[in-house]
Amino acid sequence: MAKAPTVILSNDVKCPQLGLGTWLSPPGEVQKAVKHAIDCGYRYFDCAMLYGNEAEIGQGIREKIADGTVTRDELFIVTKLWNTFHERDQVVPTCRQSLENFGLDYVDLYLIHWPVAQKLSGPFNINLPFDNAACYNHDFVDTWRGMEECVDLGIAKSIGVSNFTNEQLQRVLDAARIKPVMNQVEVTPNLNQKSLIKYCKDRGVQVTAYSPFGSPARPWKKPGDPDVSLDDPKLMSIGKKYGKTTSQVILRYLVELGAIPIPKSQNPKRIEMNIDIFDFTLDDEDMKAMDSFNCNGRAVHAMELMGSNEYPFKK
Ligand SMILES: NC(=O)C1=CN([C@@H]2O[C@H](COP(=O)(O)OP(=O)(O)OC[C@H]3O[C@@H](n4cnc5c(N)ncnc54)[C@H](OP(=O)(O)O)[C@@H]3O)[C@@H](O)[C@H]2O)C=CC1
Ligand SMILES: O=C1CO[C@H](CO)[C@@H](O)[C@@H]1O
Repeated sequence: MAKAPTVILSNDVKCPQLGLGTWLSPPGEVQKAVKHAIDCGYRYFDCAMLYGNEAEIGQGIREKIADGTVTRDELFIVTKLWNTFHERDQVVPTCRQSLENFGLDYVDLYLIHWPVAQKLSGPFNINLPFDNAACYNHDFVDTWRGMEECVDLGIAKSIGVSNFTNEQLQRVLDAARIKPVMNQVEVTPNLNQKSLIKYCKDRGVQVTAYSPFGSPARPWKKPGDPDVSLDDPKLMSIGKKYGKTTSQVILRYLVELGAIPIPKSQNPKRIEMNIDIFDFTLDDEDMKAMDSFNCNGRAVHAMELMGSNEYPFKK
């Protein structure tokens, strides 16, 4: 299977146009998923300290480097700084901890996971990350100084943000010595983020589209949520026209919007299917049909962060 094409980020670094998500990819499965994905042409891996699986992902990556399938410089490994490590002097040690988990010397991109800082009031529980943690006021520009130190030290090739509004991103851009190259946000047909993508693009910031299928396995899913439906008749008829599945149509739509989708899968067939989207384009009529799904239907709310002044999804 062919590799995803690349885009050039504002710091001249090449970034693949599709990656593998790894949240909820469990121990015992994620290593196989990563290795299979590398065999299928994936080069971008989206990770986070929060997901609790960096060690196993790193093992899969190192095995594929050792067997000669890929070299380290062909890969684009992304991980994220969790909310409880926003103090400037915590950033470099936390990045180093992720590297130790992976067994790697550097990450290609290090992201501030949320614009909200939290303080632990008890032990950190990776499975219930918002437990024992309270939001507090902390300027993420201070956190950004620590992110810049990661680049200075060569432990992160590029730095960026996740779940930042345009205004929050602008505050970082205005203060930055080293500019953010990425904002990772939810982008789906139900939440197509056209204005955020344009705002970022105009400022040289690439958008990564998380939860491209609306995160169907999210633990907080409730009946009545505005879910993305892979069985939607409109989607199915577009898929039929191109000989593609509805999931492939969605991923292609996100690429056409200018975003980099990072679908999570631990299923070999779906891992293969999700990267097989670079041999077709959606015409104007189908792009319009895809646009018609947009309904501000967000899947990831992080309600636990609502009390913060920096909560990004205020109405
Ligand atoms: N920065 C942030 O705050 C966030 C980042 N993320 C990142 O984005 C990634 C993707 O988002 P995520 O929330 O996991 O959800 P996705 O929208 O990627 O959906 C993943 C789910 O869809 C299933 N699936 C995958 N491919 C297909 C397919 N072709 N057809 C049908 N079902 C499919 C998967 O099951 P199966 O594995 O069985 O195939 C899994 O249950 C995360 O894994 C994480 O890396 C996500 C949320 C927040
Ligand atoms: O990446 C993510 C996955 O899930 C978390 C919740 O447990 C989110 O907060 C986070 O943004």
